[in-house]
Amino acid sequence: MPSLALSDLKEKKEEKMMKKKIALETPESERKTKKIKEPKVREEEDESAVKKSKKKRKASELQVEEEERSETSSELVEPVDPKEKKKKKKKAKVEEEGDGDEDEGKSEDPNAISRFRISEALREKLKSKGIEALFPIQAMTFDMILDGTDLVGRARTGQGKTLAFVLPILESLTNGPGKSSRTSGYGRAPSVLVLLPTRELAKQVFEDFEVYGEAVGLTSCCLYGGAPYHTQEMKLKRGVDIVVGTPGRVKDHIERGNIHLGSLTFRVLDEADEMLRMGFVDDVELILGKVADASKVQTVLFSATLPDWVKGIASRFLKPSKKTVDLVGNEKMKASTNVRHIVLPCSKSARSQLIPDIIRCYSSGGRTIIFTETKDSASELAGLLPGSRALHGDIQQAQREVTLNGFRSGKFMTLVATNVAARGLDINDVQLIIQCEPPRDVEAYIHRSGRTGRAGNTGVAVMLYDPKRSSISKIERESGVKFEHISAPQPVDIAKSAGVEAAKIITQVSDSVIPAFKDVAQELLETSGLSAQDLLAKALAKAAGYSEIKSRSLLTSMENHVTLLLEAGKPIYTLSFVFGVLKRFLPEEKVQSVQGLTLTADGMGAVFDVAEDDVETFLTGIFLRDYIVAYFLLLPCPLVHFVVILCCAENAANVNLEVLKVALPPLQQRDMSRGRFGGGRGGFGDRNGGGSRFSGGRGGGRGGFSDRRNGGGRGHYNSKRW
Ligand SMILES: Nc1ncnc2c1ncn2[C@@H]1O[C@H](COP(=O)(O)OP(=O)(O)OP(=O)(O)O)[C@@H](O)[C@H]1O
Repeated sequence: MPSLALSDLKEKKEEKMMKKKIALETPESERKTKKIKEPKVREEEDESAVKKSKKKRKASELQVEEEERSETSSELVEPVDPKEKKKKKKKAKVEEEGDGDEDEGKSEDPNAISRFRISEALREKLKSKGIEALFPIQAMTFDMILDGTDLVGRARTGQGKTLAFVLPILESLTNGPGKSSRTSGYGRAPSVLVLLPTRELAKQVFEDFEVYGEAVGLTSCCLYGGAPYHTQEMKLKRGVDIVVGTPGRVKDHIERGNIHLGSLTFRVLDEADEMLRMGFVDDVELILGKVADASKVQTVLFSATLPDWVKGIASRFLKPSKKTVDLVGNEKMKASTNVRHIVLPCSKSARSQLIPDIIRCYSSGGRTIIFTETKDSASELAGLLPGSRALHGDIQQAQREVTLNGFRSGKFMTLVATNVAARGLDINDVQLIIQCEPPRDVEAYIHRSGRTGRAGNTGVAVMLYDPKRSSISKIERESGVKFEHISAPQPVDIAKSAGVEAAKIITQVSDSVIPAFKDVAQELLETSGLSAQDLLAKALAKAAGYSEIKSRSLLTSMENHVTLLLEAGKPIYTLSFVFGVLKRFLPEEKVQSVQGLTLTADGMGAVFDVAEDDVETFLTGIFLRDYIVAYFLLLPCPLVHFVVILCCAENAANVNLEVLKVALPPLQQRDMSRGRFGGGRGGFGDRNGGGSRFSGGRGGGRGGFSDRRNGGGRGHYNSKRW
């Protein structure tokens, strides 16, 4: 669990620069057999890459078949008919050869855009955006959607689900089955309705429809709350082909009579689970129910997470003949496989000091999104982190847009957001995600961490947790992520790297400054009592912005705190036992001051933080207190005195206290769902009942650690939170 050395970070950064987008998602099962550790470099379109690509597609098809087997309802999934596919490929190849503008390597890519029924205009647009081949979810669903099938699509975050519906819908309306039912002319009613859970996401998807729709002569508009009605009304009045929006505002326009959905050809529910979780189910049902004849409308639903309850609801909106393409399926790992998933212990009070160092170590100079649980904490944290801005539901829509545009364009590099930014947002060069505490459901973890590592790029997701209060085991279990445990980056390591940078800067300073500073330098050397090297070190520190270096504990990441490990020479079952031991040796106020007391996973010890100034008191107290008490009380009786010394020595021998400097041992996890510690040995009950710190709170059962926020099943949109 080491904190990352900064030289490693540099190498990693350079390595990262070398990596390009991979063309295809690699299913976990395949990676295991092929031992592919790094994402594939896209340019590598040599023969072996083509073979890999074919294999990948096959693996994806297999997953669809697997899904089919596991379905019990009519929600059947049909694998792509290989013969049919071959025919189409052949046809595409002929067309492509006719074009003569493809090089040989690209023409062999089974997912090359030329192999799909994508019109020239769209192809050109895709190429201008650097898209030469479809991603697996796009390749697997393209024909189904174009040919009129209702579809549920699922792929991990950042795998291109948006274009998976944008492209076939545009093709259908211009060259496919949707063309005949499309209305035209001034004031035409929309043919496509796309619903999304958040305003920012609606705008983003709208922009894709606008860019690609323009290439084939289709117009779009975006309906979302917080923006003036008038502009949206004008657009609807003129007539549009595609409407993208959030359920609330779309419903408002329906009620105002601005929009008629009777002649829809397509309905899309993007991030469907979130929309329904947010409590929009009635609005969604009302909106979807506005079509004149549901049997003539094609409905598609996409998300990276599809909890079972969503699948149930989906069958109300989609035809019984619908198909499901699930590229996650039964795979254990549900979150992005391009992301390094890290957890780091940190108390709430240490967050704002720790986060800048995490950014320095893990952002590779790119953008960072920090997620908080509430709007207040997003604003508060943004206020504490220089160069960051907040984004949440209490901020005026116009300001939300300014903030997001500023972040996208690189005006500032750190965004502190609530879950409004968790879903779907696709922002270039987001290298790092920091979650200030474990989110309340696994879906939130998957989507938040998925804001990085998109389209084949890699990224890092760091989740902070307070070992005393929060649990990561539920998220680990449900997401399939095997978290990498690290300790907080140590200020001294960060200072060393800053020193290297400062040294570089100093060597670049012109020699012309030397005469002006030489005399003072000489005087300093003679009077300071320090060597030239030490003096220069101080000067470098100052140049790097340091006047002191604080220590940081491994357990709670608090500055000027140190982590201690206590072992009693026998298994420790409860925190109260540890407090009991400490109370025997130390004054009450010192015992009260310990932070983050947590048992180790092997059950043989406990770790806790104490103020740096108290370390000596703790280390010596273990032996001295009993001895001193005995000395004064029992002075008149030398024999008893001798026996007590022996006892003290025995205590000191059994209770061992040591300072942890490098790494934490594995710790027992608080399992919120079970209301107790769990861990290496199957979990030990904690009789302290969840009091925030030891304060005589023994005696069990003060509600344990059950997570009240999780208590309400699925939960609903809570405007107070984000
Ligand atoms: N075929 C492709 N080739 C290269 N890049 C692509 C391709 N398809 C999509 N992309 C890019 O991949 C990125 C992620 O796409 P998108 O936002 O649709 O992902 P997603 O699967 O919807 O993710 P999320 O689940 O987080 O919403 C976008 O920047 C998009 O432009």
